[in-house]
Amino acid sequence: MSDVLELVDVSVVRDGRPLVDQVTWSVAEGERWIVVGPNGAGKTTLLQLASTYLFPTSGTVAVLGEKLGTVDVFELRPRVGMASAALTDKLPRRERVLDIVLTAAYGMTAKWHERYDAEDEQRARRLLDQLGMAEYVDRTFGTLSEGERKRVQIARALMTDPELLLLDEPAAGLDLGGREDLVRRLGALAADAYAPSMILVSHHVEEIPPGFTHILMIRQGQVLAAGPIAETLNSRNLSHCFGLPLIVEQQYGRWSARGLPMPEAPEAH
Ligand SMILES: Nc1ncnc2c1ncn2[C@@H]1O[C@H](COP(=O)(O)OP(=O)(O)OP(=O)(O)O)[C@@H](O)[C@H]1O
Repeated sequence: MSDVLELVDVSVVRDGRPLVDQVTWSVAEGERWIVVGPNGAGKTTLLQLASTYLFPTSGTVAVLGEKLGTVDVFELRPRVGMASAALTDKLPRRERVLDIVLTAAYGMTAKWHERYDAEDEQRARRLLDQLGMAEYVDRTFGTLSEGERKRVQIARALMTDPELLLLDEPAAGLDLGGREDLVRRLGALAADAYAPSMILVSHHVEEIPPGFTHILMIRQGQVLAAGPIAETLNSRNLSHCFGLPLIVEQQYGRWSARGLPMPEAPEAH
């Protein structure tokens, strides 16, 4: 299996401070990674490197076998799908849902626009259907709920048939039902052998979709642990990552974590 992402000794330094600190990390084709860590740990910075929108201060980053700095990123970018709150905010509220997804393809195939029109539309409709949004194709993006918008953005990210899919906190801001619905759909995507390699950033182990294979834990820009979820995600590592005692459990293919109860205060006499 070839690597879709390879970071070797990568640091990103701003104002003399490392946001990502000597990170070495490989994602092989077909793997589904979750990246967890507390606020400000450097998760989004890692995704920015993987999406070619950020270059490292030192070390090397190779995306889909191409080393950043030696390749035209505009050729590489359509091969990487990305969904994040920042990107969702940039999508026009008045645009039809179907067009929000379709326009992702036009960026790539504008030259063949007429020839691919019908095929593109079919693909956009199929992806929206896969994300449970078939009935919303004619709605305007601005009228959708937060959860519906996230699902449309994932369909849009898949439109270019990327080899690597990056999801930055896709469940943030969703209620319990919305989160569970999204986790189920991402689980179905993870199980699809034709789906791209994936990296999903989250703060919560509850958001790990079934079928995800690997986890990277990051704290203060440094990797604390990385590897297959079953071997790497445990109370010890997660407590270290978030800086407080946590108990991690797995049930029905899903993960959960909770803090240890506070020690009882001694009774007053
Ligand atoms: N351009 C910048 N200049 C200086 N500091 C930055 C810059 N961009 C990000 N940071 C800082 O880098 C650190 C890592 O940020 P990053 O967004 O990667 O963390 P994160 O793990 O995604 O956090 P969160 O979970 O809160 O989204 C943070 O402390 C942030 O304030």
